[in-house]
Amino acid sequence: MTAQILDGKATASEIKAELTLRVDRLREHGVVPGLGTILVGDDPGSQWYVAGKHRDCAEVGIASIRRDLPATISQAELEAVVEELNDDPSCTGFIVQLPLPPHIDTDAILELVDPAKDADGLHPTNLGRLVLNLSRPITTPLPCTPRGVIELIRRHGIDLEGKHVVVIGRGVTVGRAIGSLLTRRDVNATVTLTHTGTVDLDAHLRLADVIVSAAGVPDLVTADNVKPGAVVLDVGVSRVIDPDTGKSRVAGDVAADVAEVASWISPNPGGVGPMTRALLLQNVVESAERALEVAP
Ligand SMILES: Nc1nc(=O)c2c([nH]1)NC[C@@H]1CN(c3ccc(C(=O)N[C@@H](CCC(=O)O)C(=O)O)cc3)C=[N+]21
Repeated sequence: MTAQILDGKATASEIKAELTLRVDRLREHGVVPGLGTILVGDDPGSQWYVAGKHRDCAEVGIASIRRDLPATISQAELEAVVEELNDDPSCTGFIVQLPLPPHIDTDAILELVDPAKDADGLHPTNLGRLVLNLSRPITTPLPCTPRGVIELIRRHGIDLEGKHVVVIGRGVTVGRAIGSLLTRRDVNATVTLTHTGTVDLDAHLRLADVIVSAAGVPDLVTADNVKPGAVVLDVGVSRVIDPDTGKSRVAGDVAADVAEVASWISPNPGGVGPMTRALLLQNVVESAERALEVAP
């Protein structure tokens, strides 16, 4: 068996084409969605990610509001910039690019973001509402990577109903949030959340119909610990220096030999990453649509 590919690039393009039409409709109502980004310092990786998000915005017609700030900015000055975007009507969603410098209280900054403008979908209020919302329609921003994982699976015609999903990694952006989405009544999957404290990880993985690996450990998932026919998603964001090119590249959690036993596999890069970026745009568009619904 050679696994079929969960093509994140093509699926993200589909989503961006849909969003372009939704942005056009918003513009017809005089509303231009705007993504704000707050970038502190000059880390090249963060600059690259933020530039990519603004390229994505231009592709679908979302306006860009950039706040590139010095690494020496004080807590109070940064809080003032967050409040400025909270109050800026041209900004319908924004992110504070992580990580922030060590002298900044990150939690305090993230909690200051208006939950209605939380384009990451990771604000405590929005995560709390997600935990409490088992089956009602969702009216709050959703965490981009967990939603991207589910959209990628669904748009390839795979049904998650009753499937056993084993998640590796308990980080906020994926592991701690994805179970709340997968166990909603309209998804109805069963979830096991594994992590560095899990005893005999392989025994859990071998039971999985679907594996979502967000551990950041290169080649953690191999053909030996995957049930034949499983669906495997690689969300690992580790990077290594490629010995041949000397350049930094993604080193995914999933080893190449898994393609021989899995039924579907998401490549990395080219799988969940582009989906994360597309769902960020979707949060911005949905926030603008919700604001319009309540607008007089
Ligand atoms: N407030 C905040 N929100 C974020 O969403 C956020 C953040 N801070 N800080 C940094 C991480 C990183 N992140 C990625 C998104 C897409 C790709 C992505 O599209 N990667 C490409 C590969 C890119 C490459 O080749 O290096 C892919 O997977 O195909 C990667 C990483 C979002 N982040």
